[in-house]
Amino acid sequence: MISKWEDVVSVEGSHEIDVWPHLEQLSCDVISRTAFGSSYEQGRKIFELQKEQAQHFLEAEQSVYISGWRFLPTKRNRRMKEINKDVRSSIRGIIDKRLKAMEAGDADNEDLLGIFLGSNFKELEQHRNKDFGMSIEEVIEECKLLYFAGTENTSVWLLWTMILLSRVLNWVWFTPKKLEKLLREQGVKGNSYRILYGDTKDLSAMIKEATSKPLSLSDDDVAPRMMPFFLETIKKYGKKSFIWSGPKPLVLIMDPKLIKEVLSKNYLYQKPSGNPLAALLIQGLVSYEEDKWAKHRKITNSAFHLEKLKNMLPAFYLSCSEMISKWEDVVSVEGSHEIDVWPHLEQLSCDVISRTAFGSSYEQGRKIFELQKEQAQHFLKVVQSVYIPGWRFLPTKRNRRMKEINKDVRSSIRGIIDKRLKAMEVGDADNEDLLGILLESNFKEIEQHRNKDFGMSIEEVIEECKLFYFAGAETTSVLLLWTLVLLSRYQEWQTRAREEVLQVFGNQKPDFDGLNHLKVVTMILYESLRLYPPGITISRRANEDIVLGELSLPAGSLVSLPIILLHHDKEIWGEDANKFNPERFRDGLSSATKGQVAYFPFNYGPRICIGQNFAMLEAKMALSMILQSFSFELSPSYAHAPQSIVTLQPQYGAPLIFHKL
Ligand code: HEM
Repeated sequence: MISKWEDVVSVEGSHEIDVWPHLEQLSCDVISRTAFGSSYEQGRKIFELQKEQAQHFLEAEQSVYISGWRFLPTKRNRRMKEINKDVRSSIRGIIDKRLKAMEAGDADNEDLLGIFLGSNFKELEQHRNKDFGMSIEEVIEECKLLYFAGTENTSVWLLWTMILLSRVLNWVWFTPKKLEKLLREQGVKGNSYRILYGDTKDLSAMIKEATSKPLSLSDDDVAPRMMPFFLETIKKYGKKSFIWSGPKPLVLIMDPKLIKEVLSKNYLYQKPSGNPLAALLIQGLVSYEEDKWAKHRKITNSAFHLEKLKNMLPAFYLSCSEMISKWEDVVSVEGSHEIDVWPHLEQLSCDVISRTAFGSSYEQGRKIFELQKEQAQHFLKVVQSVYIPGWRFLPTKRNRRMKEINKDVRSSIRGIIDKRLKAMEVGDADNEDLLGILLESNFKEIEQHRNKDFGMSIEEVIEECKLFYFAGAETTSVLLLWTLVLLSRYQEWQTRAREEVLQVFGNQKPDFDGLNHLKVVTMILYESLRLYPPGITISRRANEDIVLGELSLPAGSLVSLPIILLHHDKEIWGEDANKFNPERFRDGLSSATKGQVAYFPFNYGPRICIGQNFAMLEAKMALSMILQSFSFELSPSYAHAPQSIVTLQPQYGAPLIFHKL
């Protein structure tokens, strides 16, 4: 077979071959040779006949079964019987020849038929009884079976093995090399491809090294700690570069114009498909594309309108009060006290989501959050290990726990929803929370179009509720965390912020209008999000062949928009890019960025964070209430060590010293 292939391939160095007939021929030849030794030419003919027989059989199977039909002298029935006769007589011919040769001691019995007959004779001899051996008829049937089971199965198996192998080879070698060539031809530079792992080993080693010790306290140049490999790549190859995320090149996009283009065309640049286990952690709006995304975005949008957020303010206030009163308890004893604010802020934003999402059921909501947090930890362990397709179906301890958590979270949310739906039916529901608004706006969509397809199923509502926890809790807690750390270091800004808060609210409860008019606090939050964006990067996958600036990329190409690198880029922000200077936002966002998409902590374009106003309002409320009650500074035990675990978290917590005002 291979010499035939060599003949055609060697002419031009490569050649297309439909391997299927060759593989069929190969396994037929192998069976003919190994079964019938020197009679293999005759064996081949048997194979041809058996193949035809299989086709007739298949056709007969596909038609309606009528009992007794096989006895009718139809064309097919006659041909099948004829083939059966021919095959049997051919095999019988081979066997007779072999038996004669055996009698004359002239047989080479190394083939299957010889071994078969030999062992049959032994059985008969040993038991001196014909019943212990096979009749010649039975030997013939076994030989027929060898063809049927041995040829077709082997060639199918070989074919799939070849297809699988070529897919694996394409995935780990040919496609990456093709893409590498394409990128280099367009002047995009990067390391040479290393099989399967690409740059991933270097990338994780560099992050490990960078996060092995804390930064100096005054260092806000955190990008080299978070994305050392990306920076190294840019240093080595310039901004027009790529890195290997395993066998896939990730093209860096650092030009604000191109970032704008990628983020504006959300049907063209979609989310890269990740580990399927991620679906246990997050689905909902953030993971959908195209029509499904548009439908969910429309329904969910209504829950985040400013006037709806206004109604959520009491929930924000209640959660902040609970946290602050705990702090007051410990601080008031001696007038000052060290508190690691990280767990408190995590609890705060979880409470806020529980209250605003589920209203009176917020205690139940809290339990959901605990489970979601555990789920996120399992998920992180999964993504840190090499991805093996199908692994998620194995009943490993972690897989079982992840499925169990998913079941528990879903059934808890379903319980809350069922209760709410019943209350809505009897007109007894307070629908000011996210769940209520979501359900109402869902019903409206369905009613308006008189079609269920325009709304969401209960399963989908459950996914959106799960997503609120994931997208809304940790992100807002890290925003507050880095803001408190920065204000501890930059006391003059803490004083300015407090002055503003006291001027607007005095010691009263912060209200909606007042929060929306806080200028210094907003500038501080923007600057904190610039230096410490909760999500450090966004990546997208081209849904079709694309032209992006000077680049032409095939469908499936990955682009990386490294938020944190753009937020610290001196070409955009000037020489003080790595310094905390909220003043740069004095005249608003577009003035600070000169209208460029170089600042996008909440993303940009149609898929901009749906909860950004929610998060900013919560952060302003919490910050105002903290500033009204305390002054704070870094504890001597504070170590400045941001690390990216989905969000930009403090590696060693954030112990601050609080003084009662
Ligand atoms: C400081 C706080 C927050 C930050 C920095 C933040 C950041 C982001 C970013 C960068 C994205 C885009 C992700 C991507 O497309 O790859 C996003 C999307 C999203 N965020 Fe936020 N987020 C925050 C708070 C919240 C809150 C409080 C909620 C809800 C309660 C929320 C809900 C969502 C949802 C549902 C999406 C998906 C939107 C879509 O795909 O259409 N986020 N967020």
